[in-house]
Amino acid sequence: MTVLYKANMVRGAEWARFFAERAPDVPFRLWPDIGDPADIRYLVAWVPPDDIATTFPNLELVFSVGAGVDQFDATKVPAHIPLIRMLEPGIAETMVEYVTMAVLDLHRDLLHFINQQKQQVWREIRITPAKRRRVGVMGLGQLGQAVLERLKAFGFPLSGWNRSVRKIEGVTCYAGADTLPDFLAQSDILVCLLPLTDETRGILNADLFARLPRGASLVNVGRGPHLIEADFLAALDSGALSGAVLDVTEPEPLPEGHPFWRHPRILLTPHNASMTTPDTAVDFVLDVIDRHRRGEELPGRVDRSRGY
Ligand SMILES: NC(=O)C1=CN([C@@H]2O[C@H](COP(=O)(O)OP(=O)(O)OC[C@H]3O[C@@H](n4cnc5c(N)ncnc54)[C@H](OP(=O)(O)O)[C@@H]3O)[C@@H](O)[C@H]2O)C=CC1
Ligand SMILES: O=C(O)C(=O)CO
Repeated sequence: MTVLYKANMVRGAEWARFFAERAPDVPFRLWPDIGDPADIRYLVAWVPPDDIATTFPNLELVFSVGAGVDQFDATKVPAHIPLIRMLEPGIAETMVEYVTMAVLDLHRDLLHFINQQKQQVWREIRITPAKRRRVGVMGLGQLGQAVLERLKAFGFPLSGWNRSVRKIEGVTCYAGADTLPDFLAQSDILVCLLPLTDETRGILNADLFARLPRGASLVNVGRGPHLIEADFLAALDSGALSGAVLDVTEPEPLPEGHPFWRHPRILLTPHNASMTTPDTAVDFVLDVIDRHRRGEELPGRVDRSRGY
């Protein structure tokens, strides 16, 4: 019942330490030292090795080391092996910090002040009260809900848009594609926390930007391919969008000279909004392994037909 870890190696050493402390009976191996592949029952990976089905004949569970699973080629994971995404509090907490920072930056015109500072301009801007800045979150899963919960403290009118119906106290919830225009029409700051699927690829496009209030702003912490780059740059140029905070791009990293690097109305971070925390992730993985052994439902199990 050996666990194999194949992701960031610095954090891998921490995973190994927490496994040794909390489950000394569970052998833990760090890629590429896999030992006998027949021992491997559980694989924890960001991108798994290509030929897992043949290499690991006794594999029982595959974990994504992150919350997203679009980096996995699910066709390479045999259908009988559950694919589990990371549901652990560290990812949510770091995402909450990042989105709060991004929303407050956009709300308080930080990009504008950064540009003024570069030009040594000292000019105030009228402050908009939070109660008049409407924040809309796309995707009301693990992360979208955690973010909304924290944003309540600032007094922004909050709304959320999701595939299935959700009820969240203090948040106006919209469900389904038909409600997207109404949701967008009242989102002054739009946060994308959707998974990347066939349905959501390219969702941040010209039609969507045109439905936002003029001068709205965007936080994309979902995935780079959610955004149609040419539509986005055109929306910034026309004033349909006033600014954006982007943590994810396509490709990653961005090539030298890409227009996002120096755009005065884009704040860019290197896919660093949130990070799996080894301490709490190890507890999650051990809990799922226990449940699997007991034949129980598995939290975080990916529905392969939906793609997340
Ligand atoms: N930038 C970063 O550092 C990070 C980015 N991420 C990104 O955040 C994403 C979300 O993570 P997490 O909250 O854990 O995921 P969850 O699966 O918990 O939540 C996803 C939510 O999106 C909704 N959704 C899915 N498809 C659609 C659709 N077509 N229309 C409307 N709503 C839809 C789901 O609806 P339903 O309730 O009906 O299933 C669900 O509520 C990840 O997939 C990843 O891409 C994650 C971690 C870090
Ligand atoms: O957890 C995820 O899906 C991530 O994107 C981590 O950066």
